[in-house]
Amino acid sequence: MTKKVLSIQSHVVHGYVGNKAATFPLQYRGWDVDALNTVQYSNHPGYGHFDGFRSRAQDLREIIEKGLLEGLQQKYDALLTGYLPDPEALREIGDVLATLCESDSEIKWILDPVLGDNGRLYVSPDAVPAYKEILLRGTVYLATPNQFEMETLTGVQITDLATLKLSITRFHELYPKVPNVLVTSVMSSTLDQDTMICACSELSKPDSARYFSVPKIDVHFSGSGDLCSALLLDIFLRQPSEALDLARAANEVLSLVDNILKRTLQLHLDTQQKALGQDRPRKINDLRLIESRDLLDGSGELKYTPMVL
Ligand SMILES: Nc1ncnc2c1ncn2[C@@H]1O[C@H](COP(=O)(O)OP(=O)(O)O)[C@@H](O)[C@H]1O
Ligand SMILES: Cc1ncc(COP(=O)(O)O)c(C=O)c1O
Repeated sequence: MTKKVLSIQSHVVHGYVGNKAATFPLQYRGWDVDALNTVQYSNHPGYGHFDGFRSRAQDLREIIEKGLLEGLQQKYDALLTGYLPDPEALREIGDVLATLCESDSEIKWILDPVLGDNGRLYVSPDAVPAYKEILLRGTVYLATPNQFEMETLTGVQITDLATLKLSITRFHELYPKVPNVLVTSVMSSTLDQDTMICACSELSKPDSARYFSVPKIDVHFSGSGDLCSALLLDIFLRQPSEALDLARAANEVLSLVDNILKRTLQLHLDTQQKALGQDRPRKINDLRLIESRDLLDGSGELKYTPMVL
């Protein structure tokens, strides 16, 4: 049976963030994806200019409740939520999805609590309590905060491996109904400047936290977080329920993302830079997902050695 996911994220007409970063990889790997768009922008804001609009909370709610659930009687194996900039929409959608998960415990909700990055919020501060309430309700299966989001949700400033470990302990204490967490792209002046740390932990297995040191590519990519959560959904939920291993899934995802980022950089250098004689880029606006499709076949490669602290 083809598995079905409802993915609620941003849509960009041009480029690959949000649902545009998640849908193709999930479809390519065999998922039937229903994509609901929280915004529709020409491109992501990292370009410096964009046009478009946010979806209204009421419309999003009606599409899910009346259209998909009541009207079409859709059944989902998984839910994936990302950028939801309107706190009212976040609360409304949070409530609808939590109620859905409460009515069917088989549904796995993967939540990326998109709040900000690099020490600053890029959504309304009201989104913070809204995410905390969602995490407390007990319907999220896996959360994928980045460093700033983990700090915001736990109140622990992450400056080194010890405080990263503390933030994971605090996360499990504060949100004891969230079984799994993956923290992405931790960086600090006290850590090795050439790597990003990612960490994962399963609540039910004390001491299951594993830390991965991912070599940093000296370029900023947009959409890598969205790609990461989509691939984790596929790879983690594919594991047999009696042998779940989040660390293995995280390792496979980070390895695959690394391959795609490297392909993206290479293609960028081959085309833009050589043709235009530009310097090495500081940022690459769009992942080359289509040109990376062969990588998405997925060999189960595990590049990183998990660390235990
Ligand atoms: N410049 C980079 N170099 C190497 N890996 C990267 C880079 N940017 C992102 N990644 C990989 O993608 C993952 C998700 O990235 P990130 O964009 O930081 O997440 P988020 O969007 O949630 O902030 C990181 O944990 C890392 O594995
Ligand atoms: C509207 C929107 N959605 C999603 C993303 C992707 O975020 P990330 O690069 O953290 O994966 C961005 C990033 O620019 C964005 O502007």
